[in-house]
Amino acid sequence: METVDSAAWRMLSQRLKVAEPLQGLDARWHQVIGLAGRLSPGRGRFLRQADRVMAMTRALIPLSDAGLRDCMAPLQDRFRLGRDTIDNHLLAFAIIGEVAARTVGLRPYREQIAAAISMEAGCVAEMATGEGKTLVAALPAVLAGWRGHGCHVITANAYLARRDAGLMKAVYRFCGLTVGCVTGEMEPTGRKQAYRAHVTYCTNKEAAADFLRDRLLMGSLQGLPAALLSKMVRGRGADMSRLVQRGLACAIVDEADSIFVDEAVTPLLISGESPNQDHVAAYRRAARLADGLRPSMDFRIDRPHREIHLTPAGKQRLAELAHPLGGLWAGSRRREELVVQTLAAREFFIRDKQYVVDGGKVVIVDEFTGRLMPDRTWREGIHQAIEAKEGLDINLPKETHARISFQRFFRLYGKLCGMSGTVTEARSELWQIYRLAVVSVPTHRPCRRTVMPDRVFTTAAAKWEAVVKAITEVHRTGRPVLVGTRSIRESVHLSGLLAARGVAHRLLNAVQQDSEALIIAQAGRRGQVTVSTNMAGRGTDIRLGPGVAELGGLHVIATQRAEARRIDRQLFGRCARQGDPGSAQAFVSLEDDLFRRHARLVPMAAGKRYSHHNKEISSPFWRRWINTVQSRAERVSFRARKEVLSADKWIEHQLGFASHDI
Ligand SMILES: Nc1ncnc2c1ncn2[C@@H]1O[C@H](COP(=O)(O)OP(=O)(O)OP(=O)(O)O)[C@@H](O)[C@H]1O
Repeated sequence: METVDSAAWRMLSQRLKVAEPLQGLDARWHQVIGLAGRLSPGRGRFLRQADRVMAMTRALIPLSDAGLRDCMAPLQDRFRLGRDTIDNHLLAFAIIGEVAARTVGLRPYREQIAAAISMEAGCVAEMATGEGKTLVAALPAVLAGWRGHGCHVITANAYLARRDAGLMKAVYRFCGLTVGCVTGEMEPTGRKQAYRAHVTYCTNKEAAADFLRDRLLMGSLQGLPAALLSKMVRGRGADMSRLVQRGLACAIVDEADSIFVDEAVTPLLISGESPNQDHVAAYRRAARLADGLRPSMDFRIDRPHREIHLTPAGKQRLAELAHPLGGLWAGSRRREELVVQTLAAREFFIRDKQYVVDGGKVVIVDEFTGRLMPDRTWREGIHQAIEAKEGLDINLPKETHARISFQRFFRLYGKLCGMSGTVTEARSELWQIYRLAVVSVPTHRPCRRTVMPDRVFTTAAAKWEAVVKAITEVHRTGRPVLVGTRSIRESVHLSGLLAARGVAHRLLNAVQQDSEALIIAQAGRRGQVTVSTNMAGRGTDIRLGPGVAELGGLHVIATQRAEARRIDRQLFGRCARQGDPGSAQAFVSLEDDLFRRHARLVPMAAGKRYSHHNKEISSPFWRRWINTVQSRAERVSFRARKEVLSADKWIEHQLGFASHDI
């Protein structure tokens, strides 16, 4: 194992070789090339190589464990010395596949091997949900482990990091490697130990936060020349020993679309308490001032961009209301900022949707996973504005000490690859931002999922009525039903409707996380009805109970269309896994969030016209319109992500001039 010092030097040197996103004509040219080749380097080659691996595996089956280890030893040396070739990769995959069959009872399929080869080549493998990505990640991770520079397997949440590290531990151990897992509650010594393992499972947030904390520790020594000079002149080795990471050599990203795309909009910040008590009174005062403003006349709400704009009349009125207060309220900029935050907290942040109130505190709910995130706070005063809205004690706003966007963080890795069930729609973005090509890997068995056409309703009430009816009908046949809702509030609403009809069901939302594993384990049993927020959307393996496949398998109902097609596909992917039968359908109403935020005027007017008739309007026209609105929502989010990247570059550039005390 290498010393932390040498690792720290590698980390420093990596900072110097961040791939900058291309600009101007270069960027356009790359876009054209990428799109022309469908951004996909042909899966045929990887499948043919996988066939060679399968043939080699057959020759390994008769070997004893000791014989298998003997085959491994010379290969490990080649990887350690950096002399590995493509033939070595193929043989290594054959050996690791055999190890997996012996240790965890899973013999990789040809398609899993093809995905692993493509990832070793630096691509993102698109494998349908349930095709066994946990095992696939371990194959290139072993190769990276043998190289000895560390490998981070990035998972969507801490539960999956722990689960996957535990599942694959025996494979790594047989291959002579150690495995670590970093989770939120760990102390620096535990983290350091986990990062020193050959392969480390962690979430993107933990990896990026540890990187930022290390960067803060390094203080002024962030440039390689400065660090080397300082080491020679002052011997700053002691500081370096407190770093927890040992460089960003290789990352294998599971659920790549979620991590590279959905989460990329939120920059990661390291912050500390700000000492200014005046803030608390200011947020309360801003809430009172906001009460005096009239919607439309004094402020406009831009829902697609989640922005509040004060009108000239609103600014004037606010100035009049604030006039007697003096102090910070005398300055127009700060005054308007605080009131706009308060209004945004009221309009866009809804209790039991974006947050819950737990033990007198505002706790954020992750929109993509539906999980509670007690350690996170919204910034720019939004968290305090929500606390004021809820009448809770106001916590002091934090001061930002360091910041990085996930887009920039992942581009720091020496080698990056990933996998996902739903990444086709994000192909072009992955190419533009990360230079990652997507390879679509076929399913091992033919997919037997029936996706039925969306059912469209004028009002939310009509939609819920139809959802309950559909659940009851499928439930009567004995098939299990999984219903996905967008928020805790909706899940509770549907649960109430089902209870009123006497339909027994289980409820899975962020409020009762403890029983999650149990509820999911039972969701595929005969006659089971499970109502869930997005928590059931990713990484959950719902196995069918006895006799369920004969009835038609799991039926999934989505109660809204998400703001990206990928997220809908993730939920539908809970059924018909690994060749099982299953079906899925979405129920949509014109009053859904997606349309309120992203529909243009004409269809909304049509929605209004219909809205007093509680009825179903399913037709090809409305289905096409839904797709158009969803595409628009995807474009808005993509623009937001590009803005985060530019903001990040701007900050990096500006701080470059004063980088001594970041
Ligand atoms: N080679 C294999 N042979 C037999 N079973 C396998 C194999 N690979 C994976 N499985 C099984 O397939 C199921 C799904 O695996 P896993 O959860 O890794 O899939 P996934 O692709 O990550 O799913 P998701 O996209 O939902 O996260 C698990 O029960 C796993 O044990």
